[in-house]
Parts: sequence; C-alpha cells; structure tokens
Amino acid sequence: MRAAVLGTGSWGTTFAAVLADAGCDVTLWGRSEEVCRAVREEHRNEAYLPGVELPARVTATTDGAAALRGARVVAVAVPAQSARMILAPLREHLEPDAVVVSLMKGVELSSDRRMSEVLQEVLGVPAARVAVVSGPNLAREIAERHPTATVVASSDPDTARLVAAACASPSFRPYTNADVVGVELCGAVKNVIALAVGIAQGQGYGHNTTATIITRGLVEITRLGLALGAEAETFAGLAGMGDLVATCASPLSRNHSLGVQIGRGLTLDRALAATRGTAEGVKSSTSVLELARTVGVDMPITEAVVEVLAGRLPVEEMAAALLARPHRAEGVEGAHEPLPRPLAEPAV
Ligand SMILES: NC(=O)c1ccc[n+]([C@@H]2O[C@H](COP(=O)([O-])OP(=O)(O)OC[C@H]3O[C@@H](n4cnc5c(N)ncnc54)[C@H](O)[C@@H]3O)[C@@H](O)[C@H]2O)c1
Ligand SMILES: O=P(O)(O)OC[C@H](O)CO
Repeated sequence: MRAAVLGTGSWGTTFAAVLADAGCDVTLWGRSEEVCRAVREEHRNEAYLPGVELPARVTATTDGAAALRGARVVAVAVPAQSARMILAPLREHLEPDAVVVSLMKGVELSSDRRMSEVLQEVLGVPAARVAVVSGPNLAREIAERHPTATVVASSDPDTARLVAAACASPSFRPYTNADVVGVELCGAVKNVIALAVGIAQGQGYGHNTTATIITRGLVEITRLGLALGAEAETFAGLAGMGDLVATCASPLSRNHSLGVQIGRGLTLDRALAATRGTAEGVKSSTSVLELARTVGVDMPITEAVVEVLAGRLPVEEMAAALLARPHRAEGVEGAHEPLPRPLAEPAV
C-alpha cells in the first residue's frame, strides 16, 4: 500500500517509519528541501530524530501533489494550530478514496474544533474516511522500536481496520476504537495535564503531587469527554490513562518539559525557546477550556494552567489556588468550582 505522511517533524518522520515497518511505501511531505533530501538520500532526519536510520521504503518530497499521488492512507503530523493553513493547498491532490489520519493532539484555537473535524472541513473528506491515532506514543522511543501500543479510532470500523493494518508492525500494536471524540480529547487534554505536572515538578513537588494531578486530570478529561458524547471506558485505556502516564512521566515530552521550565520560574517565551518542537498544550489549554465552558464542565487544573501561562496567576500560587477550592466528593460528576477569583486576577 502507498501512504503519505504530511509533516517531517519528530512524529511525522517516526510514523512514516512505522508505516514502512508495516510494509507500506511511504512518502513524507515537508517544507524543507534539505530535510527531504536527507530523508531521501541518507535515510535520516537529524534535526528531529538524531541518530535514527529510517527504513529504505521511506522517501520524502516538498511536492505535495507527488506525495499524495496514489496514497491510500494520508497521515497528518503538523502543529495543530497551523494544520488548516498548511493543508488547504493540498486538498486538490488528495486521491478520491484516500483515508486521512490525524496524528495531531490539539484543539484548534480559532474554532475549538478537534483535529479530525478540521481535517474533514479543510480536506473535504467525510467522517467515515477519517481516523485518529493516539496513545502513549513518544516519537523517539517508537523510532527506536521500543514495544508500544496505540489506538486507531474512526466512526467507520473498516477505516479503523485499514489504518490499523497499515501501521501494525512487530514493535507497534494498534487497537481499534469507535470513540473518535474520546480518543481525540484524551490526546489533546493530556498535554495540558502534562504541563500542570511539569509545573508542579519545576516547583519542587514530588510524586504525591504528580499522582494527584494525573488522577484528577483524568477526571477532568473524562468529564469533558462524557459531556461531548465520548465513551467512559476510553479514558481508562491507552489513549487516556496510558498517554497521561507516558507524557507526565517522560522528559521526552515537550509539554512536560515546558511545564518544568515554567515551574522553575521561566517566562512562557523563554520556556518555549528552551523547548525543541511543538508543545501543543500551550495553545490547546485555552481552546480546551473554551470547549469545557460551552458544555458547562468544570476543569480546574486546565483553568489554572491557562491562568499561569497567561501571567494572571503567579506560578507559586497555582497549587494553593487548586487546593483552596471547596471540598467535594471524588467522582467524575461535580458542581462548577472555579478557582478562587482573587488568586486568578492579573498579577501586579
Ligand atoms: N513527537 C511526538 O512524540 C508526538 C507523538 C504523538 C503525537 N504528536 C503530535 O503530532 C503533531 C506534530 O508533532 P511533532 O512532534 O511531529 O512536531 P514537531 O515540532 O517535531 O514537527 C512539526 C513539523 O511541522 C512542520 N511545519 C510547521 N509549519 C509548517 C508549514 N507551514 N508547512 C509545512 N510544515 C510545517 C515543521 O517543519 C515540522 O517538520 C502534534 O500535534 C503532536 O502533539 C507528537
Ligand atoms: O512531546 P509531547 O508532550 O507532545 O508528547 C508526545 C506524545 O503525545 C506522547 O504520547
């Protein structure tokens, strides 16, 4: 099968290798001629995956029409906030029967749309031909063939099975799932929770704090997902708990690392400059919170991250603001309990 991957960053390049390991002939599309030449001629992408040799079945081009010609599976791995702009010119080159796969973990800021919704709109493909791949998938580990599982979600079971078959390799095991909303929200919101964990660790807090944020973060993700029609069991699976554990534990996570820098007192601009690659949670925290407000869901950790990143809540007051909320029962349902306002006012 021929496949295309749009985006030559760390996940796009790694997923191209996964597809090739599974037997696909893969063309990467990117904007840098130098990166594409190195993939084609040296089987390397040193900027994003230093030291990794790519399979011979992976080639690369800056020509979108050439990349998409004959591609039955088209996977997209560009920054979520730029996807609409990047993909619009490629629409005319998509094969009529192509299945489009979102590898992205974000929510569009301007529209609060999930990335599978953005792909449907901008590429003009129906939901039945769109899939989402999400799970505990740190690119570097997968590029090194560490054993890993993931979730392939689509509203159409045949589409999910096609994509799962296209990416199943001896070291990469996909599970199919019909819950596109749940799988996609898990991927986007865990980045916000990983920022919160990083912030706490940067402040010097230990494992109890980390476990508290991960667990209550999962409650937030679940609450939002259920309100938007997702299935409860998705959140306990690979895309939910699995990805939270990987992202919140690993220094390979850009969101986690960026959070640590913020927790240590760096400004957002400096923390971004110190973080290589796309930390989707920075912008998606705002769109996730907007989405939550449209359905009346309480997401205090997400709200605290938004306030800290915006400079309205001093980072050293974040934990106190969260702990000062009214006490409540532990379950997923719950009253709206915003952060105490005086602590969320603009810092002076
Ligand atoms: N890296 C991971 O471990 C990982 C794992 C799972 C999911 N994801 C998700 O995949 C998506 C991409 O992440 P990544 O890690 O590959 O990011 P990255 O920062 O490594 O790479 C982003 C790529 O997008 C390209 N790009 C940016 N603007 C472009 C434009 N205008 N035209 C063409 N290309 C452009 C960059 O050149 C780069 O190649 C994100 O949503 C991320 O959350 C990443
Ligand atoms: O580096 P991050 O924080 O984007 O996380 C990478 C993957 O999403 C982990 O599954």
